[in-house]
Amino acid sequence: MTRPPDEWAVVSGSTHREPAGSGPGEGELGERGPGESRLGESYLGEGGPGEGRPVESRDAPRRVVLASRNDAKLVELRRILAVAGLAVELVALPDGPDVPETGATFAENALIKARDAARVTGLPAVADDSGLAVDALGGMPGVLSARWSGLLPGAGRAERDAANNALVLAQLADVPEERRGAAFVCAAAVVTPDGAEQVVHGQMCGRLVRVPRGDGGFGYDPLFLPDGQNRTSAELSPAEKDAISHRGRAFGQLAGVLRELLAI
Ligand SMILES: O=c1nc[nH]c2c1ncn2[C@H]1C[C@H](O)[C@@H](COP(=O)(O)OP(=O)(O)OP(=O)(O)O)O1
Ligand SMILES: [Mg+2]
Repeated sequence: MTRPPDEWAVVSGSTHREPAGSGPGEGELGERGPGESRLGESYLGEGGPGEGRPVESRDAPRRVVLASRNDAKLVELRRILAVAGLAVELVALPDGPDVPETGATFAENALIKARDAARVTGLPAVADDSGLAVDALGGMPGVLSARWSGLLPGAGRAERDAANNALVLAQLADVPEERRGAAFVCAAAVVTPDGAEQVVHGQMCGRLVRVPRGDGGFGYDPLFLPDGQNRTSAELSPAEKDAISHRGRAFGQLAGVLRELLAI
């Protein structure tokens, strides 16, 4: 069985704080110059990065940056955190170079993205690294899910999703029903500007259909039949998907972590 371990359904991260300056050095996680590191100024009040909590009115929701360039994730995560009743405003990442996802695991990549966003904006940052682990492919595409077809980010997101889906379907063409198991996996990371970090995981098990169905969601959703469902995750309503999805589970837990770390 190539699925991720069961404990990923529950909190599997640990919080630790690193002394200031012990994190990745400037440039290590991206090639921003000193001027560009102030990109986040518009997100802040009078305080700047390194000066602690941005100045906000006492009752305003805390601003948290989502370290993602995937608008579909931003939409899902705003929904999930709102349902969790968390008083945060999830803001999009300012324009800038993408940090390379060089990690061997979803957790490593989520931390890479969140650390970079916290450094650039001076805000607490959350990141989602997620993907599809297919049993018949030995757990791949896994962390390579976004670039499985080889199409690079220059191609549009819809085009990349379609090419990834076509490739996985072709690879599984001869794989019989009983070996079409797969799981969506999500690592959700939070990194605060003062260096606190935590990662939690969520997963959704299911199997892959032979013909894509549905136009909701994104990515591999039209191929994925969650366990216990007769509709693909692209055919579920947004609320139905959130209730069972890897992202819904991971960020449902991360909401509790955020409450503690941000004291909200
Ligand atoms: O709920 C999902 N439904 C369908 N497909 C999904 C889902 N969740 C992740 N996926 C797929 C899409 C992409 O091929 C890869 C994520 O890759 P991943 O690097 O985490 O995201 P991304 O590059 O789209 O955006 P970003 O890194 O800027 O957050 O897994
Ligand atoms: Mg990515």
